[in-house]
Amino acid sequence: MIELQHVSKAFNGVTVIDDLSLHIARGEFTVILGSSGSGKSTLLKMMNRLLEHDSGRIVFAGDEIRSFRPEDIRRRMGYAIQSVGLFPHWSVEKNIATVPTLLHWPAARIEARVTGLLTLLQLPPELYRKRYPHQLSGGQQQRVGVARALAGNPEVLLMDEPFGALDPVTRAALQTELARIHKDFDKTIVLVTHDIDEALGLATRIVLLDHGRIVQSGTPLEMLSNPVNAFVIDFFGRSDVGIKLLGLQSVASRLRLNERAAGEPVLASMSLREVLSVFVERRVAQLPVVDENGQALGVIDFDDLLDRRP
Ligand SMILES: Nc1ncnc2c1ncn2[C@@H]1O[C@H](COP(=O)(O)OP(=O)(O)OP(=O)(O)O)[C@@H](O)[C@H]1O
Repeated sequence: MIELQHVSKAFNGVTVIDDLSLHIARGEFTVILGSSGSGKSTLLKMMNRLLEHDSGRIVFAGDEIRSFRPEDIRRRMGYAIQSVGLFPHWSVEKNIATVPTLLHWPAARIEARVTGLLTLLQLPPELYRKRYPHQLSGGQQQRVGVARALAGNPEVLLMDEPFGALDPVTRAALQTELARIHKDFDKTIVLVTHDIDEALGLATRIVLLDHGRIVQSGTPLEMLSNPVNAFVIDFFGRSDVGIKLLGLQSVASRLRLNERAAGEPVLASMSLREVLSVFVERRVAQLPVVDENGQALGVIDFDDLLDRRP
């Protein structure tokens, strides 16, 4: 879907992206991780030509990105950023409608699209469509920013710290919504963050940058279980890597079928990290496991947390 071939970029003679090659496949949720100044935002902005690359090639859907007209890029790639960038004198409705309006959609289609997106992002349309950005909380503004990025039904969603500066509860809720949008609408998403847990929770693939180069790229599990060097180990945190690994696996993966245990059941969809907490809190060795409908499935045993299966 997006292919970067030997791409470099310098500002004032200082190289920020250094001979970087990367293939982003259709439908993938790629998270670009790295410390401050490693080049994450620059990399993202070159993908939609907010910044021009100095050398190398960036190919989108078969063509070099420079050959696209700006309005075509805006239609095909949604862009959401931490500072949201909503137009302050425009209503929520008009903000979300930015790209559909540029594309000359009929008014009825735009109205239906705004209603659909507000509903998707859990902002009741009748309450929010006529409001102005200053009448929204920070989290609501970020939701509107995500809605605006999605409005033109882009093939790709580029997001630069879209949930930064939010409280943990709102952040978790928006992450859940984004994961749902990725799954339900089969979007290709590229998200920049420096939040390791956000990356591990959302990514199908993580790209770890340092000084404008890719140090390692792989699934969250690969990054944690097969780090290529000490930088990767340190970046993900030496001390709690085991806990993070448990966070990537579900109770369902360790289920003992056809066994039964007493007590309050846990959900099969829970992560092993969450169930570890339940084990410690309740001081038990086994917990009954149920599905989303409360149907008994089996048990999970404390010892099974040490299972070496990935
Ligand atoms: N327009 C610009 N002019 C000059 N230097 C720039 C410009 N934009 C970015 N840089 C520099 O390029 C480097 C990479 O910046 P970039 O914003 O891509 O990093 P980042 O990994 O996204 O950082 P952060 O996590 O702090 O947002 C930094 O050293 C930054 O100062």
